[in-house]
Amino acid sequence: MADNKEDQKFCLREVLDVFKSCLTENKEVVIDHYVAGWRGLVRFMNSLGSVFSFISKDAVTKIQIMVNHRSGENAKHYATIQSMVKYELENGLVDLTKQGSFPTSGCRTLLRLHRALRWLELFLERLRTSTEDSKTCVMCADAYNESLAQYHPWIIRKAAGVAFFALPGRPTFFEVMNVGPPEQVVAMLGDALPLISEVYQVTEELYSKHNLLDLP
Ligand SMILES: CCCCCCCC/C=C\CCCCCCCC(=O)N[C@@H](COP(=O)(O)O)[C@H](O)/C=C/CCCCCCCCCCCCC
Repeated sequence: MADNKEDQKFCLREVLDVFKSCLTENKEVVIDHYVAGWRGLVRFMNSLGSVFSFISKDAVTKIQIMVNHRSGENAKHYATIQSMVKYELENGLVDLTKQGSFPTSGCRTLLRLHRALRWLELFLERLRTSTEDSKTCVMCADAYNESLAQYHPWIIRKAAGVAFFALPGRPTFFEVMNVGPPEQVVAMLGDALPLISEVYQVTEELYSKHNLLDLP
């Protein structure tokens, strides 16, 4: 039988493990793994219902842009975030101050996913420390307001807020993660979070060093 990823049962541990494998020994971030991590998360989000499809569409578009870079004629320059930044900056392939010739630059596209990774980190930390009666929609909204929201216009913030209300409660959410009983979910999040944070920090420092944190 064909190996169809869409038919496989989602397991959050496997997805977070992909993020854990993003960093090389030299602390470079491997784009293939980074993108694979996002793909897994989008699959999880899709399983939560069609109210999230406007979010997953945008994430898929950005994932696809990175996949295209990785399969184009300059693929080797897109092996890690570090090599991508060097290549695009040295060759003037990034719109630095206003949108123009390079709407699909790797630097710009990855920055959007990078900001979303901060949301993920904050959300997972809230889930990890939550109690049985904590509300996923509140945790998600708080994490969003502390991170991604500042980059989104009013209309997107409103739509995101509506979508968060459709999140299932904590018990169902933990079930869909398919990791095991709540104690195991908490332990797994405790293992995964420091590595996700490290990927975020390494990227943040790299973008900051090159003044890329506000790319239009
Ligand atoms: C147990 C925890 C598992 C959590 C699983 C979460 C799964 C999340 C999967 C994907 C997250 C979405 C990533 C969204 C990337 C957004 C990038 C972005 O900011 N795009 C905007 C700017 O792009 P440009 O216009 O500059 O090209 C774009 O305008 C955004 C449009 C869509 C709305 C984005 C709302 C983001 C909300 C993030 C929370 C997701 C909640 C999912 C809940 C499970």
